[in-house]
Amino acid sequence: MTILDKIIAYKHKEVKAKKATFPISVLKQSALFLRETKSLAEALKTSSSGIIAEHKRRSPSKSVINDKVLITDVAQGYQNAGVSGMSILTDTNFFGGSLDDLLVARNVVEFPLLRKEFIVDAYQIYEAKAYGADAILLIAAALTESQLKEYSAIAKSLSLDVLLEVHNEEELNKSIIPTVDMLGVNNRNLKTFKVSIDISKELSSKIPTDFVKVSESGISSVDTINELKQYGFQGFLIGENFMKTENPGQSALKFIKQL
Ligand SMILES: O=P(O)(O)OC[C@@H](O)[C@@H](O)c1c[nH]c2ccccc12
Repeated sequence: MTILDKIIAYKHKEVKAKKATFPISVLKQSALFLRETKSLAEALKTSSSGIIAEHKRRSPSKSVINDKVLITDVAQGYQNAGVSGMSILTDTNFFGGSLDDLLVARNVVEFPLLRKEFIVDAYQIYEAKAYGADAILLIAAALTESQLKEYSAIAKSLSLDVLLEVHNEEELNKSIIPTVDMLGVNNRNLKTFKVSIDISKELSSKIPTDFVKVSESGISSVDTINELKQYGFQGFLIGENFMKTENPGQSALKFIKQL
């Protein structure tokens, strides 16, 4: 069993329990459910930095990254740094995050927030909206083509943008879906944790131009970003490089100043 299989199996259980306590009808009563969202895809197309900075306390590949910083400080720091959007890990069991992190960040910043989660059920998309997200992540390795179509359509019906993550050509082929806004190439193999920016370069020419291209994971230098821009990437998802420092916002600011 790969770590991805383990996470997915756990998520099914988690969602089942949550559905019993907070059905979708309850989620829809959240004031945030009516909130007008901000498009992450538009922000990437128009803003200069293109950086989607992530809040990630720990991960299965690195264990603890940072368990000292406060989500409010990180979110405000990223805002001050001029990021285009922020990704917030809401998984607790494997990444040490929570939906509360999303909610708290929503209260302090205005820019687009991506709910970073292993979505295995439409329920989690309603949850994303109820907790203040502007965009959701779908992972091609974890879902069938029909699920990708169904979930991205639900997200669009709730005015949430969709970032669909792929890691190889086979996954990309089932991901060319009109209700998807951004195609993300994960440079990290979720099964082996191996990271290589070459995956982004290889897949870039195969991504149709109507999608915003995002390169995810393992990015730690401005040179890499400049290189990826030549391959048509407009979004760059960076977690660890900022989160492993004492002051992620300050680190993002320094980084973005060099772009
Ligand atoms: O910390 P990094 O190497 O900069 O990576 C950030 C982000 O891309 C990574 O956390 C990520 C990409 N896809 C995911 C799917 C689930 C959980 C996490 C991820």
